[in-house]
Amino acid sequence: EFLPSFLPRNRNNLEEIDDICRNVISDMNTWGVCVVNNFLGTEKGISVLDEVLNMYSAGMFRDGQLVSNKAAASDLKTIRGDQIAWLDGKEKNCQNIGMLISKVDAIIMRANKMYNNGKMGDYTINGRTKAMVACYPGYGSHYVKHVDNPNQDGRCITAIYYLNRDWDIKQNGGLLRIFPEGWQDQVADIEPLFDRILFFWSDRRNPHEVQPAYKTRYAITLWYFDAEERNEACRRYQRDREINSKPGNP
Ligand SMILES: Cn1c(O)c(C(=O)NCC(=O)O)c(=O)c2ccccc21
Ligand SMILES: [Mn+2]
Repeated sequence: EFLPSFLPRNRNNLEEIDDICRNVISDMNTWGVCVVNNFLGTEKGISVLDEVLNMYSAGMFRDGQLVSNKAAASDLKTIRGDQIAWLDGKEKNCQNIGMLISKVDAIIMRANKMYNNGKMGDYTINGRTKAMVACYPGYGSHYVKHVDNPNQDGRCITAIYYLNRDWDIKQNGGLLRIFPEGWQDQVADIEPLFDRILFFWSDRRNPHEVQPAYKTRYAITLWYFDAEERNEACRRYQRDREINSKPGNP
């Protein structure tokens, strides 16, 4: 069973970043999953949460993309229920979210350098998506078991920062259950606790689900790109567009 790594707080920034990097590298290479608690510290964590709550009350969240559009619209509402907003972190009233993003970037880019001269796992990370701020409104909203990147779209690492204070998993649900490939029937159960950050490989190695949440559940997700896989995905996408736009193709 991998243990959430706890880090003493009294370090200067760079030392702290290095410590977290060593944790991330060793856990990602051993388990493919890494949990770091007390990532920002309570005060900074609360400043990020406050910005997310302000965004929410400003109505900036949209219903999450639908996983499958086969079922009738009404059913889908029950399947997902998550609401999302995309941020680059430079928006006004989001400077603390921006600070969080910069710290995660610093760790990923430093881990990239520290490990095997510029390769994290077998990846060379050269970019990321915007930040996806997600809210599960409670009432049993959940996310069906899925793989973030099943078909080489370029995303190699998923980073999720949780914002839920006083979260009681028994009462509130919302557990993230990962079914890591090769762990036999073992699972990784991650509680979405305040100021906790989670990293895991985004591909088929880590199918995961969000179990029904019965209290509002917030998280901020970043996906990091592997340069090669991303470039190939963009080429493939461009090729498909050209093929599909040729005359004779509907
Ligand atoms: C809202 N939400 C998600 O919560 C997760 C996800 O895996 N979350 C894990 C978690 O919150 O612990 C997703 O992977 C996801 C992907 C596309 C759109 C929305 C999405
Ligand atoms: Mn996911």
